[in-house]
Amino acid sequence: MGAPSANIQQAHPSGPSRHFVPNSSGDFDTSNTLEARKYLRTYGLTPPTVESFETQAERCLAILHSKQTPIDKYQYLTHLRASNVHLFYRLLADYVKELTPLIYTPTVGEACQKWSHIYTQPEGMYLSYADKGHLHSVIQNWPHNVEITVVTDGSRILGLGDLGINGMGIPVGKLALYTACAGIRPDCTLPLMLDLGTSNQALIEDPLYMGSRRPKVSAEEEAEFLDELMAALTERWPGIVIQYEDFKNPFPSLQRYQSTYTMFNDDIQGTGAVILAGFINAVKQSGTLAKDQRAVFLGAGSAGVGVAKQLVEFFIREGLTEDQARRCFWLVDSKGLVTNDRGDKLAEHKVYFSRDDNEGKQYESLDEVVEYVKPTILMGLSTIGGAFTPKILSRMAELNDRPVVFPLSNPSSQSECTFEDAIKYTKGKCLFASGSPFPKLEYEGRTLEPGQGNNMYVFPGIGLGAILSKAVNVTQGMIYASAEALSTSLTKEEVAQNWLYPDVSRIREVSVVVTAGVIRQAQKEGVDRELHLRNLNDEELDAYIRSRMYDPFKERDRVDDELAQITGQVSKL
Ligand SMILES: NC(=O)C1=CN([C@@H]2O[C@H](COP(=O)(O)OP(=O)(O)OC[C@H]3O[C@@H](n4cnc5c(N)ncnc54)[C@H](OP(=O)(O)O)[C@@H]3O)[C@@H](O)[C@H]2O)C=CC1
Ligand SMILES: CC(=O)C(=O)O
Ligand SMILES: [Mg+2]
Repeated sequence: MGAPSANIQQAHPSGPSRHFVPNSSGDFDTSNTLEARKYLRTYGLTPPTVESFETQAERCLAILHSKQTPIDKYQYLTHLRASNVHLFYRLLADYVKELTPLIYTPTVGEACQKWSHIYTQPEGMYLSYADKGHLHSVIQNWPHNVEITVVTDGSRILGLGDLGINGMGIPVGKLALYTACAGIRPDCTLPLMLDLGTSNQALIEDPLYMGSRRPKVSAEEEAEFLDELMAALTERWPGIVIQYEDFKNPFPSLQRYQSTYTMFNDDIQGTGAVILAGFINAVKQSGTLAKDQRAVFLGAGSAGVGVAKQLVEFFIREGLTEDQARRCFWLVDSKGLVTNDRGDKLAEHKVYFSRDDNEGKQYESLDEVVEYVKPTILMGLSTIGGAFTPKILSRMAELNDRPVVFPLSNPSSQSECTFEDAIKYTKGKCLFASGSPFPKLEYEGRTLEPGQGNNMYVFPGIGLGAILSKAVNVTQGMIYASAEALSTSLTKEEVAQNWLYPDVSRIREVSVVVTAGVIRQAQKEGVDRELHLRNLNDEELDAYIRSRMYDPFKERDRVDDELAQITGQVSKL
């Protein structure tokens, strides 16, 4: 089947109605004044009362709380975003800690598993392998200017495997966080799903599956498709920032595009940065030195290797040679400890960390590796829920005063251990962060708050920093700068409570700090094109970033302002 996109454009020259386009409209916001409604020609189309934000929030929360399951809540929030985008983001701003688990991990995982069964409305763009050769014209169908896109082929959605086009929930969720956390206008974001087939036979056989029922294209075919895609995206929207997400093997495209386009891979680089930030704070608290660390990683995929490489860079900055730094890591994959003489051909991304000092002995289970290495740090990026058993956690506490235990796999069902187990079996000693949120815990008269080591702390700031500085590339230096900025963003109170990450409720503030760090590094490396930002001192840069952030609470004023300009009144903005 060929791609008929060019013909579609000709058949419908006016494009879709603006009210039915994703992310487009706050026109039916019940907080709009009567004058604004008349101006927007929506007068009479909503109930007559002009509502305060508080009243709107009260109703939304009542509806939300009446929903029984997380997926019902997810669907309600999806509907809210589609019908009143600014209200959705106002609610998210005020209740970020409560709502993030519903629009992001863990609930988004279940939403992706059920996507083709619960689908109700368009929320992004789908590009199929059959569209190859026509991507440029299909992309013209997107009705808005785009500053940032999150793109996936659905082949490794969280720790849930290949979900094909059902993975669309991930770009949608990540971009909602771009707007909520970094204030990128919702209509400037593009969730992008590549429909390149799937290796998931159950999906192919599911009558409701909405993607192509074909096996996954080959790596070479995917690379050609991506070449065309990258050119088409940047031709339509020069300066667009492109975030790669949840690809099964993302290393080749990162290598191929990182110095030619403004792009980064969130699973390799974003995760590396966020864990580095938490790790910097964990090392401070444990009172140990970089040279004394022995890190066991369960999982040697994109996230595992991305995090380990980022920590190597930190260890080098702390005074180790590269070889000394590399040797602080023992990576474990589905076959056991990654070694040179294991007898299988190692994937290219594992070679850097492959051990040559195992004296011919192989270690298959995590228990064996822990006994062999006696680690100070245990990281989980394996997708294997419960892999950090009570025995392993207890052993970590025997070996260390303050063991670092980070079960980072998502969603919660795949987490290598719960916060409760980590605290219980290390007797409250561990420094903990998980990929998905866990509830706080009462332990021996103290309230313990788990850290959330999730790339959501950095990708919004990396993206906004790249957009505002008009960076030609997202450099490794900019990624490192995002980690350093995040590690310094904790308040005195958060530091005093031994937190590794700032409170999620402050994430918009934190994103300003991360954005500033990213922009300054872009300037240092000369990859920025918005040169006037170089003349701003730190305070001015901070104010500039804030002034460029979408604020859903000011959207009503925007309409009033447009109206005021027309009627010659004084601007409210
Ligand atoms: N907290 C956060 O911010 C982030 C969390 N993640 C999470 O990390 C997890 C991994 O993601 P990613 O690295 O991209 O996925 P990959 O598929 O690239 O890597 C998974 C790794 O886990 C290994 N693995 C699988 N089964 C086992 C097993 N039984 N024992 C030991 N190792 C095993 C795989 O081994 P093999 O190589 O042999 O197949 C592979 O090395 C996901 O759950 C994801 O949600 C990812 C990004 C960010
Ligand atoms: C958080 C994230 O990016 C992941 O789990 O893949
Ligand atoms: Mg991801």
